[in-house]
Amino acid sequence: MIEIENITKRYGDNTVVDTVSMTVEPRTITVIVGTSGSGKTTLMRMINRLVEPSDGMIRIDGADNRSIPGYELRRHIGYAIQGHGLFPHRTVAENIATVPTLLGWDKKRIAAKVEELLTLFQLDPAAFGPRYPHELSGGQQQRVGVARALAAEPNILLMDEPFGALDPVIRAKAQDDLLAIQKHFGTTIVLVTHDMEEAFHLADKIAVMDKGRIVQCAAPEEMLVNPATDFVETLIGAEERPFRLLSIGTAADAAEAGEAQGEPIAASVSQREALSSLLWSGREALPVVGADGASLGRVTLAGLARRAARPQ
Ligand SMILES: Nc1ncnc2c1ncn2[C@@H]1O[C@H](COP(=O)(O)OP(=O)(O)OP(=O)(O)O)[C@@H](O)[C@H]1O
Repeated sequence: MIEIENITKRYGDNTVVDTVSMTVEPRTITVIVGTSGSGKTTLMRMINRLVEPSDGMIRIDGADNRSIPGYELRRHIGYAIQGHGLFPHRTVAENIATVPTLLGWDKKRIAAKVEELLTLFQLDPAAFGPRYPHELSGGQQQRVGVARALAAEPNILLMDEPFGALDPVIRAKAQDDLLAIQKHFGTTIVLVTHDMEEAFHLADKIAVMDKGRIVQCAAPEEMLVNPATDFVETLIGAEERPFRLLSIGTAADAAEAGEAQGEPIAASVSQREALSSLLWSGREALPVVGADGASLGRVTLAGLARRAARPQ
């Protein structure tokens, strides 16, 4: 758990993070959004003390983060940034092994971890482990960057625009990989993004920052229904609200009993994607199938329309 209490950062007369308080529950994803320069990165970097606060306190699993040496903190908190920050003269395997090596893990354990992570990120360890970063595509480098951040099995992972440089298709894949990995390891994630669609797709909670302050921190549904300020309403895009509601839930959640004809929809896709398939197929209903191909019923236009409507 991360408890942020009245944290403030000033540069001279400029207060860039202003008495922010927020709790990040274990095993959840909190996404920080807001205008450029609102203090998102500064707030996040105070968690692992890459930036020292001017005031306030941050507790990590109950311990004041100032009681832990900075280098120690950064070894135990994963950190992934846009452009991934890989070491160019180290192989992929050596990059991923960076923190475990610093922590003195034995060679066998490190090799097993590198192999596990590369496999998890769908990069063949034999083919990719010995390569150098410049021999990888941007999307592959980005996956290695996240793998490196996860190598020492951190409870906490901080991510600053990790998918910012990726094209939309690879980006969607990277987001789904992250959700799967977060479930697998139970990691607590704080992620900064400019992309509201990404925020709604990933977040258990969204924190909206404006001029150094958190103006609302809430579950995505709650924020859609009750935006705290006009700024929050503008940021989430009022005209997108029904679609954002649908992008939070999966087709499996919206499945109803009954049969339907047509190309089946995968249970794991968002209801927004299910709606798109329904509209494009021109049908009132389509079958839903699980990963094993078993039928889970059907999704209907009428059912999705009810889900997209303002909750009562
Ligand atoms: N080392 C520094 N010295 C002085 N001012 C700084 C420093 N680092 C950040 N700032 C200022 O603090 C403010 C907040 O910066 P920060 O990077 O946290 O914003 P952000 O919300 O992450 O922005 P963006 O979305 O553009 O990345 C900005 O006005 C920035 O210029």
